[in-house]
Amino acid sequence: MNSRSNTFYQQLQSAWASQGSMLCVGFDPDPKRLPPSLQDKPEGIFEFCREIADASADLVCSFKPQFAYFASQRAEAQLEKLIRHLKDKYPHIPVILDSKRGDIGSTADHYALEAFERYGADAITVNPYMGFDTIEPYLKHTGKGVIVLCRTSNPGGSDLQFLNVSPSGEPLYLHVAKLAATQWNNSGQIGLVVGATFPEEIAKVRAIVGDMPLLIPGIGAQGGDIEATVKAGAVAGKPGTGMIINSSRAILYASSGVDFAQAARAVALNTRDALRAAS
Ligand SMILES: O=c1ccn([C@@H]2O[C@H](COP(=O)(O)O)[C@@H](O)[C@H]2O)c(=O)[nH]1
Repeated sequence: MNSRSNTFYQQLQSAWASQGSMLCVGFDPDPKRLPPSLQDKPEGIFEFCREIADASADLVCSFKPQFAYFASQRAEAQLEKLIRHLKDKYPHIPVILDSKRGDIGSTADHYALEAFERYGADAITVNPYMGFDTIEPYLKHTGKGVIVLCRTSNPGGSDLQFLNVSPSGEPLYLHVAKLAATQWNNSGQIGLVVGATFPEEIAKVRAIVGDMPLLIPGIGAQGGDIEATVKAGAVAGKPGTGMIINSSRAILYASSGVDFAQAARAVALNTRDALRAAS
């Protein structure tokens, strides 16, 4: 049975409808690119992200902190504080922790606890390379979203994801999409990552997975085409849903001056409107 009530999936449905947006603002706080006034502050990373979140919260369906940017700076406490701030102030906006975990089940149990209990995220990104038993531990956290890498936005993604894995010549990424749709999603918790840099592949994945949520990075700094992305990922008969379209650096670093949050808002607003116009 596919039970999706009061879940990440349902939070997303509400956010798509109430916010009228498929934009996800990603938090990739690079210390070298923070405004000078925040670079040496003890909680500069938190303050930078919080100000941009507060300036853009009415424009998004989701927020996506990228774990590595916090961990590399020994800023896990600031990540915890940021997610707590987001959940307290914007409980209607789901938070996706982008950490692309993937390990044997006993270790995955702990990655799941870290994401959902320590950080309080609503969803996590995971790597399917080690198979379903490494994804299952996250699914035990009822209602949490588990977003599986399928067709990533980077050029090297083709090295493995385009390999033919069946006599009919099916590439690996479509095999992952089929497994996700037919075997892994009994609880309605699964979503897929598909890059905006490859709209043709987004359309092929959408044809397999129905209305499954797609997390789509690659617009903005990576140059993905917004209109082609939105057309390719559309869910039949449901415009404005089905996609969580992420932009990080183009929004975060719109200005390095004191106006950084307002400049981030301006780019987020343009991006939200471009996504709407393409729907
Ligand atoms: O295929 C993927 C999967 C994840 N990402 C992540 O999304 C953001 C993209 O940042 P931009 O600055 O908007 O390019 C980043 O956190 C990546 O780790 C991805 O780009 N591609």
